[in-house]
Amino acid sequence: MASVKELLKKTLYDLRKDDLKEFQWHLRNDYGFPASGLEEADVLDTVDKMVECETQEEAVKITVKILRKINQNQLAEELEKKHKEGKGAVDSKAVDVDYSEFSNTLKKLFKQKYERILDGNSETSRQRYLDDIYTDLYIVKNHTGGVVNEHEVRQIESNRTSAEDTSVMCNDIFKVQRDTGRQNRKVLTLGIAGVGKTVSVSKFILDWAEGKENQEIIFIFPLPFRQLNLISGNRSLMGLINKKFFGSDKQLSSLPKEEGKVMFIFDGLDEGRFSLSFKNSEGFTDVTKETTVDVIITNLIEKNLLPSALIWITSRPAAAHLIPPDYIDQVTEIRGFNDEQKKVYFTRNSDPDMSERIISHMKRSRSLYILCHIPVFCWICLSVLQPLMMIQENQNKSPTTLTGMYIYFLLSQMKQMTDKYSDNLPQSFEDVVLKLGKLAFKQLQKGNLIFYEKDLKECGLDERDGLVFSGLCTQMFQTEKPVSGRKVFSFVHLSVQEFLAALYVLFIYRNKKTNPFSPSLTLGDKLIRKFKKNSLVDLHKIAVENALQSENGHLDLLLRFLVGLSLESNHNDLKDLLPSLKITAEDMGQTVEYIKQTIKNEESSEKSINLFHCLNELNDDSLIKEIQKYLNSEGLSAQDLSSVQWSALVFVLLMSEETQEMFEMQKYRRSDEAVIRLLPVIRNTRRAL
Ligand SMILES: Nc1ncnc2c1ncn2[C@@H]1O[C@H](COP(=O)(O)OP(=O)(O)OP(=O)(O)O)[C@@H](O)[C@H]1O
Repeated sequence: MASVKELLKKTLYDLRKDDLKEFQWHLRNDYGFPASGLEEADVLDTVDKMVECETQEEAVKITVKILRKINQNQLAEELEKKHKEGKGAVDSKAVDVDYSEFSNTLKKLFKQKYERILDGNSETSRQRYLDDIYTDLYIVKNHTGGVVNEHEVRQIESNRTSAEDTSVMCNDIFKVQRDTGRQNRKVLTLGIAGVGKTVSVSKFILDWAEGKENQEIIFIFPLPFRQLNLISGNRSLMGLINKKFFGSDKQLSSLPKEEGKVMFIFDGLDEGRFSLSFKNSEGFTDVTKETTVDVIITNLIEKNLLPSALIWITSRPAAAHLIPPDYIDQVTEIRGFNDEQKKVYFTRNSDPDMSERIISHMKRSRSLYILCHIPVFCWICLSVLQPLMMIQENQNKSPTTLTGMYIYFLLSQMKQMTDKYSDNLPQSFEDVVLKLGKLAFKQLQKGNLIFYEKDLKECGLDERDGLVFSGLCTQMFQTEKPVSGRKVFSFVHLSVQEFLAALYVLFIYRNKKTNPFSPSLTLGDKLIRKFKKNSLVDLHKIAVENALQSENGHLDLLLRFLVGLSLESNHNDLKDLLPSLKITAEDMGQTVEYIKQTIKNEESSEKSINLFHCLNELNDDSLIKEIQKYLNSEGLSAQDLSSVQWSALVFVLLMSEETQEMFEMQKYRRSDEAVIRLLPVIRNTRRAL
């Protein structure tokens, strides 16, 4: 049970500086506390003073009253509730339970479990010591929360350090915060796919289990959504914990009620396949009573169940809205690696010379270098570039576009598979890749990132194929070990799903000359198609239209890969997968023209930026050159820029190194339009002049 002093301290830490001042003012004026002891008093001094002057019971009552007076009703209620609970425990003569044996058992279990991780995320990829590969990530405190209506990769490309970010170390998230003096109890950590959420959680747990950090916590219970999905039927919280973490011979019978002693970590909210209903929550408080998993989770988050627990939820940004912001004390965001951390990552995972060569290669293509913010992308680059660069004559073959990088990644997987299994293959690599491509495309259209066996079956992959494939082509596909018989599948990274989906679209086009984007054609459409086969440029047009129509940009990267794959130099590398795919220079010329024209007509610079990336994949920089020339001309700030020029300006600036340091806003235009248009740039500039 928390002491009264402890309770008061925790409560007052939740007050802002001004509120604390007002609180002290009421102590002096309404309750006659001596002014001398409260001048310049911080939270600890204030609590000491109160308990010195009043009985503990009275100190709580006074605090509750003043909190109500200054409109801190929720804090007042929480304090009252916790104080009552504490008293209840004493009244019922509850003896202090010694949890050390269970805590040590858990630490021992986690030391083994989290000491090594699957580097690169797949079931059969290499197990590495977490401490050997772990590189610090750039994590910031971020209050914005909410839904992010932008494609994840595009987001990282425009999501660089800004002057207002306050960074935080992963192990410090639940400690008293230096800037606010508050302690977070419920934290939501956001981050795009592959940015290191699960690795951060693992590192937090390992450091705790090894006795290095956060030792005031007695129990940490990691309950990833991916595993919670698989639990059917009713469970009690205690039942769930005992089943998952302790053997049947010795069961934990209660949990510590003291503030901050138990922590639940819910990793991967975006993967949750059940709905969390906060509005209709029933106020479920009994840790031994059985109910459904979603009720347990919502009531833990709402603080009905075990209100003293610390809660850490991680999620990709698109699912953040599933938890109402009122229930979260602090949102943090993992931004991935900053430039220094990228360097550390490559050096730790190769040698200094190789790391230098890889980084200088990546820097030649700004887009790729920026994407190295994402650790899993660093890992993909490393697995592609390291073997290539070891051989002198391959140096110039190293890919410089996103599509090129993923093609090499796919080819490296194929080589690994054939080397390993040679004649023992149940079906060809090409067959499996195309079936997976179908799965990737169908699920991407529905916005699904994890799949079950029935989803595999629909695409002609039976469960065995999936597992065999995950065993063969390890880094592409991962399976979660079954907890209750059901298996879950996902691609190692969302971008891999998007790449395979693009490959499938091109495959369907080559075989059937149809466009897989529009499943329900009208009769008229069908008749037209019968007499006129789609050309490649038609396919590209439809893909562009679909991507532009998407509100959250979920088809942007697919489009980028699709046009990239259509380039002759790229599809030549995939002859086995796409034989007799004939694409002429004329076809590609038409596509380039179409994209340029669309950029010219597109009002939104955010949307146009992806189209500029498409031109980049096609090695066409004519539009950019034209606009750069224009921007370099004198007297620019006096002239009106057209829509396309604004978009190009934003693209060029986003892609330029200097922009990160300083963006000379006045050089372009001092007008409202300029501010709106250049917002993505300004947002990412450390100093907007
Ligand atoms: N801090 C890190 N140091 C070194 N490698 C890392 C780090 N974080 C992530 N990685 C690499 O990236 C891979 C993916 O990371 P992780 O599984 O944590 O991503 P995630 O954010 O949980 O993604 P998702 O949303 O897809 O679950 C890891 O398997 C590892 O190879």
